[in-house]
Amino acid sequence: MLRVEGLSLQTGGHGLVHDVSFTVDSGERVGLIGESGSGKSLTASAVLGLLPYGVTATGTAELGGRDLLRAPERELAGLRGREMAMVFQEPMTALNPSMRIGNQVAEVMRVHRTQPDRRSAKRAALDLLDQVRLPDPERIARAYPHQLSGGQRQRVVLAIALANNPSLLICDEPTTALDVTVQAQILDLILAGVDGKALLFITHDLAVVARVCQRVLVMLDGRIVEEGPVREVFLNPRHDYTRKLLTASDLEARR
Ligand SMILES: Nc1ncnc2c1ncn2[C@@H]1O[C@H](COP(=O)(O)OP(=O)(O)OP(=O)(O)O)[C@@H](O)[C@H]1O
Repeated sequence: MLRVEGLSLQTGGHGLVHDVSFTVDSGERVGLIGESGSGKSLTASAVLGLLPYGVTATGTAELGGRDLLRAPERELAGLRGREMAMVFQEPMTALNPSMRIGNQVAEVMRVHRTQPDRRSAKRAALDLLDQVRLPDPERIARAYPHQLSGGQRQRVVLAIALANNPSLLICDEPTTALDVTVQAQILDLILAGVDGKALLFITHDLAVVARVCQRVLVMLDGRIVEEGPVREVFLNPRHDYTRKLLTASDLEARR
């Protein structure tokens, strides 16, 4: 379980995120919404131990009881890719441009020693590429990232994220750069892949939250201003800002 309590982030005496608390249980899918600059990505970075230089954290962030804010980088690096994995908006930044896809998927299992040897890691990589519905996994495994479409690259990133069966998956706008039909396919794959794990899903798209998440957190100016079950919050928003977000989205029209 992910537990964040009283998390504040600051840079140069200036507060960016203020006293944020939430939990994501195993098997729970939680959305984090709010306008650009409200602190969503920084909150996720704090959890992953990937805060930008100069940004410091106070409070608590724990995964399965392990302290994520004070752990040494060596320990965090061991957790990232194994216990917690992430999918960001732009798959190209997550992939190594000069390494074949199959080797990249196999490497994440070899680094964390979740496969006994090179050959079984290679076989597991092909299975994963198949699981994220990439056609002809053997051909894809031999390809380099630039030889794939954006949607295919994001499938590869998802395969890498799921490779070590992490207990927490963090997605930050994972489908924003993709066209609508591909978006729907990737969301279905995330839903299938995250079964039983904790999911923190950052997006500005309320329709995506309605489709993917059970619970939603609404962030404004570095604070969580509203939270609850998606249906409750979307049908009966209590905070003005949530109401505004709902009016600005076309979700109303789809209800
Ligand atoms: N490296 C940094 N140094 C200083 N301030 C930063 C840094 N990164 C982000 N910020 C500031 O922190 C605030 C929150 O940024 P964050 O990226 O978390 O927003 P966000 O809600 O994820 O926005 P978006 O939806 O556009 O990704 C913003 O005001 C941003 O300018």
